[in-house]
Amino acid sequence: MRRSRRGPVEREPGAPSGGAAVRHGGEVDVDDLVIHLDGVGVRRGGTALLSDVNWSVELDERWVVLGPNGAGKTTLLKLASTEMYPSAGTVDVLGERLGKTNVFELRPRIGLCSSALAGRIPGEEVVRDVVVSAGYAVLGRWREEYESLDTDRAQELLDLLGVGHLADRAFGTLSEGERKRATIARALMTDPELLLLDEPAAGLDLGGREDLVGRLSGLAMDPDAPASVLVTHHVEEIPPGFTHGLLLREGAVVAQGLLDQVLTEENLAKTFDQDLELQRSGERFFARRRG
Ligand SMILES: Nc1ncnc2c1ncn2[C@@H]1O[C@H](COP(=O)(O)OP(=O)(O)OP(=O)(O)O)[C@@H](O)[C@H]1O
Repeated sequence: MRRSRRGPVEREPGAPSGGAAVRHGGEVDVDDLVIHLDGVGVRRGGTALLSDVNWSVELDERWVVLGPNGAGKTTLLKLASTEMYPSAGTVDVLGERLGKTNVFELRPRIGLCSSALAGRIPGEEVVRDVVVSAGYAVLGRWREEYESLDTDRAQELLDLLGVGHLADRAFGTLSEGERKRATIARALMTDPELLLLDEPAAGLDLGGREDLVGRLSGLAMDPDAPASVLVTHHVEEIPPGFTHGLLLREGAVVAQGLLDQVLTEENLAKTFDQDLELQRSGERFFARRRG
């Protein structure tokens, strides 16, 4: 995988990668952040979907966004993928401010994998074309011939996700898990600087989930992989190698920062409104209701 287009950011000496300040001569440089939300609120019809969210993602970070149904996770991803504008505050993505930039130029730099996007892919579309067409910012095949460089790259990504043998199949004939992996390959096709994964393991059986978690872990540990944000309801779905966590509840941030510090029983209880027991085995997390 190619290295991100931007170089490494400079941290203050000794400072952990906490998702907060990137400093150049003492100043926070928003341009060096992959995502930067400042005082962000989103309102729809009198309802607050997000309230006063402050959040920064740096180049080398892999974030998990965790929260119950309706917490605002997808809304957060819609801001990061430039599909939605904030009602309050500012959103900067890849150094560009939403509302002041051409999002159509920004979107090819962002890889998005979501069930909403997968649902728009025509069932008859050949899997390899589903992936390769991302390079042309279209969902279906629109040219008779793609460049062999592009089809080779698409095959390479399908292989990476373990579905290379399905490249010639129609997308509609794939299982849920196979579709997930093919759409992640599509999200990576443009060599994005930011990868957004909305519930990639939802609907997968145990084996499919474990396989996907392993592949996402490989991606997370690849220093050349893009900054990533993965949305999930389940701590079991956090791939090893993810570095940071943002816990959301009712549109507000419960906690955020380094995963090891954020993922605590106390924070999970606040997030899910349950008395939860959290266990860790190696780099994997498991949670269940206490008692
Ligand atoms: N256009 C809208 N008008 C009013 N409410 C909305 C609108 N869009 C979303 N909501 C509400 O905002 C809240 C947050 O939605 P969002 O999809 O971001 O949550 P989520 O954390 O992704 O949930 P889930 O885990 O169930 O996918 C939900 O309660 C949802 O019903």
